Amino acid sequence: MNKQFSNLAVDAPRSNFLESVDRYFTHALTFLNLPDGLAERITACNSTYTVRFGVRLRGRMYSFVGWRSVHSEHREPVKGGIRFSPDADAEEVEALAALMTLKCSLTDLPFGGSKGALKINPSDWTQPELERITRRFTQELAKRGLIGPGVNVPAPDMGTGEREMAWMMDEFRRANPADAIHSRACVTGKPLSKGGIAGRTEATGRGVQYAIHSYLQDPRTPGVRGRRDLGAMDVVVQGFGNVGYHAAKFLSEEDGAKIVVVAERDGYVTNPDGLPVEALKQHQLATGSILGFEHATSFEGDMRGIERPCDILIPAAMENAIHEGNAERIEAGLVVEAANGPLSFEADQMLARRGIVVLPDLYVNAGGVVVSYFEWVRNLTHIPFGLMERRRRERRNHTIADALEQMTGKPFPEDMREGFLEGGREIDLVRSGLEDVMRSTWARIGDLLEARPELKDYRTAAYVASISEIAAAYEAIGI
Ligand SMILES: NC(=O)c1ccc[n+]([C@@H]2O[C@H](COP(=O)([O-])OP(=O)(O)OC[C@H]3O[C@@H](n4cnc5c(N)ncnc54)[C@H](O)[C@@H]3O)[C@@H](O)[C@H]2O)c1
Repeated sequence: MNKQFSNLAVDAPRSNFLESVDRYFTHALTFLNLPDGLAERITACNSTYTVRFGVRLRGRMYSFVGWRSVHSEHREPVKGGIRFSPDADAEEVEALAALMTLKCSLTDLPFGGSKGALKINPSDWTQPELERITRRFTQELAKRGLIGPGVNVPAPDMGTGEREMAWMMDEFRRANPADAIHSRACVTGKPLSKGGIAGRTEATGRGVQYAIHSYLQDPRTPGVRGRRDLGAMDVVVQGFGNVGYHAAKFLSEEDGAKIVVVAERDGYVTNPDGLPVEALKQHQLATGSILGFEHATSFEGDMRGIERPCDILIPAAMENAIHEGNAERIEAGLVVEAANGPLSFEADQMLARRGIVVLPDLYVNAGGVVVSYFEWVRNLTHIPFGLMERRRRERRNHTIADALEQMTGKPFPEDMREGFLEGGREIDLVRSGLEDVMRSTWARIGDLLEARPELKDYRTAAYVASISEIAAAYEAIGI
């Protein structure tokens, strides 16, 4: 059995994550003039289910506990990831579900918010064992109507990925043979061969990159200590899993940013000239840790990697990474919340007092749910996204080829015409769709802050924009 690791930073107080989200909510509500009772209706979590089940493994019965919380059903289905973590609890799941409601509303996706967790350390179990546990968990969720294409649609989160989503989808399908045509839409983040969509795995990291681009390219923002050239910036990343790895990869390989520190739960690695991100990932996959990487200095057991001076700090691991105990020691110009809830309410205020700009989680990490939405739509419509775009490009490119023929008076070579027709692949559409949502959502936050400077920061502006939409939806249906 593998060594047991907790997700919590060593010196972090035990999560006051739900309290922080409540306080952000309450703060934002002071800028909104909502009718009596509506604010409480929006803030409160609608329901949280605890599921307990046993699975016979290794010759004995093991008991597991998990949660699925539904924060708001003002739009259905509700949507949100499922995490596998030894530190999970009901409060954490409720806070994450509330953030999902806000995130979907902010990005104008037709979903309410939900979230789930199973209290488990995945590395304690073999793959076949994990599969049995995940399938049993899915049965428990299905029995209570907590999974289904039109009611509640999970996705990957910390400790889960496309493998777990494939198991969940398969289990749901078996239980619902009469609705097999729609059942692939019961979860998103599936492998491509099981109805997944190209670009979902890296979507959240890609969204983090687009969020940073949107911020730096907006002349209304202060940039990072007045600078806007990502190619000249030092970046520190905490958490080298799905989100942290992809964000680091795109920022370094495509934008030329230097990833100077990567921090993990067993310590951190640093290289002032920039870490080769892909090589570091291969090292982590091969050895189970980022430590000991040959192109870096390793600091084993040291959780202060995020305190190293940098231009941009990207916490991409877990909630409460920056708290009252370490906020004064953060030396970044911009903090980009790739994880959910990485700053406690107090830490957020402490950074604001020191002039450190924060891009909030409900905007920064929305890329995952945006691309999940594309996947869900495609599973329900059964139309491959590339198809129509390919037809459009074919028509356009035939027209260009015909025009060239006319201009030159020579036939356009058939093999070149074929090459010309390549493209329109799903990944291009997913990426441009995601970029469009991230940019338009940024414009929405920036416009609101410009119109209402009393909101002061991007988080409050994002909360106010989001809550206004939810309030309008509740008022339309009557609470
Ligand atoms: N996966 C998604 O699509 C998605 C979407 C939106 C938000 N998020 C959020 O992003 C965060 C990371 O999710 P993920 O999917 O990348 O998870 P993951 O499990 O793939 O990676 C998390 C990484 O963080 C590391 N970690 C855990 N505790 C740590 C600690 N105390 N210090 C440093 N590193 C630590 C883990 O070892 C792991 O490598 C979570 O807050 C999650 O809710 C994920």
